[in-house]
Amino acid sequence: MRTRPWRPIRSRWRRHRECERREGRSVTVLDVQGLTKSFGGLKVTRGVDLALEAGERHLIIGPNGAGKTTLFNLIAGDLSADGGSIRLAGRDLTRHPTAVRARQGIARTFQILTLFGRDTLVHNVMLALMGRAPLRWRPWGALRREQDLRRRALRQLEAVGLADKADLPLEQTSYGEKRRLEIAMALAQQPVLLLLDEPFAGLSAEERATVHALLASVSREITVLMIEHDMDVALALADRITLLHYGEVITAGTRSEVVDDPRTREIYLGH
Ligand SMILES: Nc1ncnc2c1ncn2[C@@H]1O[C@H](COP(=O)(O)OP(=O)(O)OP(=O)(O)O)[C@@H](O)[C@H]1O
Repeated sequence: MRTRPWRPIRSRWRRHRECERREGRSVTVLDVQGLTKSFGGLKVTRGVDLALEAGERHLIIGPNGAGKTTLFNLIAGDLSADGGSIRLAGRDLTRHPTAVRARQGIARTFQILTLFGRDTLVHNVMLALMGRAPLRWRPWGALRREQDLRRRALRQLEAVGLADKADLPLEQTSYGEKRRLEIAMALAQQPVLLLLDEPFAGLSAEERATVHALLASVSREITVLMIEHDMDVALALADRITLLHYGEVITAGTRSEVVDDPRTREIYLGH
């Protein structure tokens, strides 16, 4: 397996997408086909197909244990698939590790917060930026490079309404602020595809509204795949929805197609 494949997708991808758009064609960003995964004898992902078009907001729903997080782990590369394929902007990433997929444009936030508690907000974002373009030891350029990183990190914090807290240690911020920071860190990587795992979990009504506004403002340059149980907030963001149950896609389509499907009511909405 090649561990350092190709140049990142982003620039080539953006040019290609512009071309297709001009010609009125839709462009598939994420193309998952026949994906399978088992843990021992338990089949958790059973031949999942999923296609996301450029700029789409796609919501994954399903009861507990349906295989939603496993599907995210397979797409991000935290788990390797037993079968099937995962293509990002036409490029096959199925057998590549997480770091390569991240370089190619897949960013994710986690259900459990994954930040550095003693560090400041701005440093956390700088680390995310460095993950994209590691700092090399060049004494003459290091300071300028650090200042540039800080400037870019501050811009990200401003975009999520946290600029005034930039130099506070993370442990002095609220849960909702940490969630916004996590989103800022994922956005700092300028992803092609952003995976959001339950971005509203554990938030108060007020924090939910803030995160909702933030996600609604994410550029359509970025395609978003989201797992969320809170249907009130998630439905307002989603263009299309996929319902998973026991690792299988039960139905997929536009918001109304899936919500009105009797199987969704029976399996998920419970009425
Ligand atoms: N590493 C693992 N080893 C064994 N079984 C696992 C592993 N990860 C997940 N599972 C099992 O796979 C099934 C699907 O889990 P998954 O977390 O993907 O579901 P989910 O739809 O995200 O659920 P929830 O909504 O509760 O987060 C569950 O039965 C879970 O116990």
